[in-house]
Amino acid sequence: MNRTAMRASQKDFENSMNQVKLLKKDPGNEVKLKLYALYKQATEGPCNMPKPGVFDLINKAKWDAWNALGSLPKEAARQNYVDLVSSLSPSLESSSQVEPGTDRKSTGFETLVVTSEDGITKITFNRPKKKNAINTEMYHEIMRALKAASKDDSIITVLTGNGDYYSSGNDLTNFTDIPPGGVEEKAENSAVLLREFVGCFIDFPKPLIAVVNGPAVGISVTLLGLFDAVYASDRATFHTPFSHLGQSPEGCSSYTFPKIMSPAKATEMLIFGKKLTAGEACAQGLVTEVFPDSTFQKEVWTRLKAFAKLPPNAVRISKEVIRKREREKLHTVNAEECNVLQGRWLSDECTNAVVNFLSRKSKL
Ligand SMILES: CCCCC/C=C/C(=O)SCCNC(=O)CCNC(=O)[C@H](O)C(C)(C)COP(=O)(O)OP(=O)(O)OC[C@H]1O[C@@H](n2cnc3c(N)ncnc32)[C@H](O)[C@@H]1OP(=O)(O)O
Repeated sequence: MNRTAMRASQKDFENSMNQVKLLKKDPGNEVKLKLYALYKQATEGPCNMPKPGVFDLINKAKWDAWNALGSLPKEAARQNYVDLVSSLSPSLESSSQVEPGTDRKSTGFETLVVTSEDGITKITFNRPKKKNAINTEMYHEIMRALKAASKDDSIITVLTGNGDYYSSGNDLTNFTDIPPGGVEEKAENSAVLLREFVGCFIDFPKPLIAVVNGPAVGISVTLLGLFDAVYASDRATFHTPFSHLGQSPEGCSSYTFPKIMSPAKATEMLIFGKKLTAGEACAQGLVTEVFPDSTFQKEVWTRLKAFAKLPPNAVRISKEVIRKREREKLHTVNAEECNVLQGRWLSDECTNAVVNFLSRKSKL
C-alpha cells in the first residue's frame, strides 16, 4: 500500500514511536536527527526553541534539524515520521527474527566474537578500532551471549578484549542517540539498560573470569567486582574516571570495591579517578594474578583449560553457594546506582564532559 497517499492517524504515529524503541540496529545519527525533528514538528509545530550555543554540539544539531523543517504542517510531519519509520522496518524485522542464544559460534554478533570449546565459552569484545568501547548494540549482545553461556554445556565463561584494549568502557557516542522524548527519556532508557546489563552479571550462574588483555576503563573495570577471578596482563591498567565525566559509580562498585580493597582505596579510584597499574590492582584484590604480557595468553589459557575440566555440578553449586548471600544486596545496590546515574546523565557536568570528548577537546 502506498502510505504517502494516506494521512497517518495519531494511532499510526504512536505505533511508529513504539517501533522506533524496538529498533535493535542503530539507524545512524542522520536518521535519528530526522526522526527527532519530525517528532517535534508533529507534536509542537515549527521550531520554537532558542538556538543553542555553538559548543552545545548535540542540542545545536537537533535544533538545526527541527528548524530546517520550517513551517511544515503538523499532519505532514506526522506522515513523514510514519513513512520514515516504515522505511526502517526491514532492519526491525530482521533484528527481531534473530533467535537469542542460538548462535554462539562467532556468528550472529556484530560487536563480539563468541566461541565455545574445551568447556570454556569465551566472549571477546570486538571493536578494537574503538578500543572496545561498549555501544548500545554491544550491551545487548553481551547480555545475549551471557544468557546463552549460562545455558550451554561449558563449565566457565571468559570475557576478554580483541586488540590493545580490554575495553574503554561506555561508548560516549551513546549519549548522542537522543530519542523523540528527549534527554530525559534517553537517561531513563539508559538506566533501564544499565540495570538489566549489570543484573546479568549478578545472576550469572557459572564462574565468570575476566582475561584483561590491556587497559580497562569505566564500566569494564567496575564490573570486575562481580567476576569470580580476574587475570591481567602487566600492560593492563584500571581507570574509573567517573567524577571527571560528571558521573558516579556503577556495576555495583560502590559496594564491591570498598569491600574488596578498603573504603579509602575505593575512594581513590571511584571518586578521585586514580588509575591503577595491574600490579596495584592485584595488591588491592581487584585482580587475582598478573602475568607478563609476553606469556599472558599461554599461561592464562593453560590454567583456564584445567579449571574447565572440573566436575560441572560441583563448580556450579559452589558458585551458587558463594553468590547466594550477596545476590539480593547486589540487586539493591545496582538499582540505586542506576537511579543516581540517571540524574547525573542530565547534569551539565556530564554533558560538558561528553561534548568535550566528542569535540576532541579532552581524553582521559
Ligand atoms: C548505558 C550504560 C552507561 C554505563 C555507564 C558507564 C560509564 C563508563 O564506562 S565511563 C568511561 C567512559 N570511557 C571514557 O571516557 C573513555 C574515552 N576514551 C578516551 O579517553 C580515549 O579514547 C582512550 C584513553 C580510551 C584511548 O586513547 P587513544 O589511545 O589516544 O585512542 P583514541 O582516543 O584515538 O581511540 C581510538 C578511537 O576509539 C574511540 N573511542 C575510544 N574510547 C571511546 C569511548 N569510550 N567512547 C567513544 N569512542 C571511543 C576514539 O574516539 C577513537 O575514535 P576515532 O577518532 O573515530 O578513531
